[in-house]
Amino acid sequence: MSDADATTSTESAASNEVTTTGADSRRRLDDPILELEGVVKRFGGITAVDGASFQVERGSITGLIGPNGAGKSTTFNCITGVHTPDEGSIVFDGTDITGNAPHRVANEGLVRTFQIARELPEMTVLENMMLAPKDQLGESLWRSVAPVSRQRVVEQEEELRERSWEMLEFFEIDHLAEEEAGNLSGGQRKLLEFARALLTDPEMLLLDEPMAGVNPSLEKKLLEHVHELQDQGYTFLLVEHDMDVIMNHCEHVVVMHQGSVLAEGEAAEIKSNEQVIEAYLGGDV
Ligand SMILES: Nc1ncnc2c1ncn2[C@@H]1O[C@H](COP(=O)(O)OP(=O)(O)OP(=O)(O)O)[C@@H](O)[C@H]1O
Repeated sequence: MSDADATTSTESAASNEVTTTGADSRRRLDDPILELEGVVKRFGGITAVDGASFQVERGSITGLIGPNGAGKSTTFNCITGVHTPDEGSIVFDGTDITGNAPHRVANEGLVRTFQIARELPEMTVLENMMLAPKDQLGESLWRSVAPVSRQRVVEQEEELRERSWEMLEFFEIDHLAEEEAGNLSGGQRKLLEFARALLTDPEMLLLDEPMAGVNPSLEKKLLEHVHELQDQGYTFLLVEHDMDVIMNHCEHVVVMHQGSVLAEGEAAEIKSNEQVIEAYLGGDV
């Protein structure tokens, strides 16, 4: 049983209310939702992440940037459980998730949008949505929480279908519900990834280059959705190479360089930070 399971808690990203009793009763709304401390990840002789420490404030849109090879993706993979850090700790919402498997991390409420490759291109958009909770929470976990009665199975499918439609409507892709996912444009796929991630009702979303390959009008729409969801209480951490997106939409920016955090602060401070400018000029961005 995880620390979170051992705690009686009622929380909702939408209301941003957290009431807890038990082991982590000291957890407060103004505590950071995510804390990385001295995270190290090595691949043979390469140290991809070299003692990265930073925090993400609850309800913020935080950008993680850095030149190519700075260690951003590896850090994301450590957070979401794809990689186990060699050193350091990762605490999400008061629970130590260091080295937890991806479905356990998702189950805690920290979800990453799926890469396009993970969608099933020959299945419809709606079918892809219906698969999302099973994928993200892990098949075995899904089975373990699945009801035994046939009636309940039918009810659960119906609830999932309803929620899938709500999400598709929110992202304005409900008219594509019966379309094969493989026929969607790059931008529409991003919206589908987003909708799928939200189906599991996470507290925080990790977005890996959400604007890559997205046309300007859809980018605007995606960003509006991000802000709308932020208003509902969701927290975002995004890796994004588009500096306009980072500078105009993130309250807090963390800059990685050579595996560790070079600087962090408000976008305006980061923009004029000489070390950051130098790191970028020295890189191939
Ligand atoms: N599985 C792996 N095996 C070996 N080396 C790896 C592996 N994954 C990443 N690296 C190396 O770790 C370093 C950091 O890579 P990472 O992909 O995390 O950087 P990044 O900041 O996300 O870069 P980019 O912006 O180009 O995606 C690089 O030198 C990369 O070659």
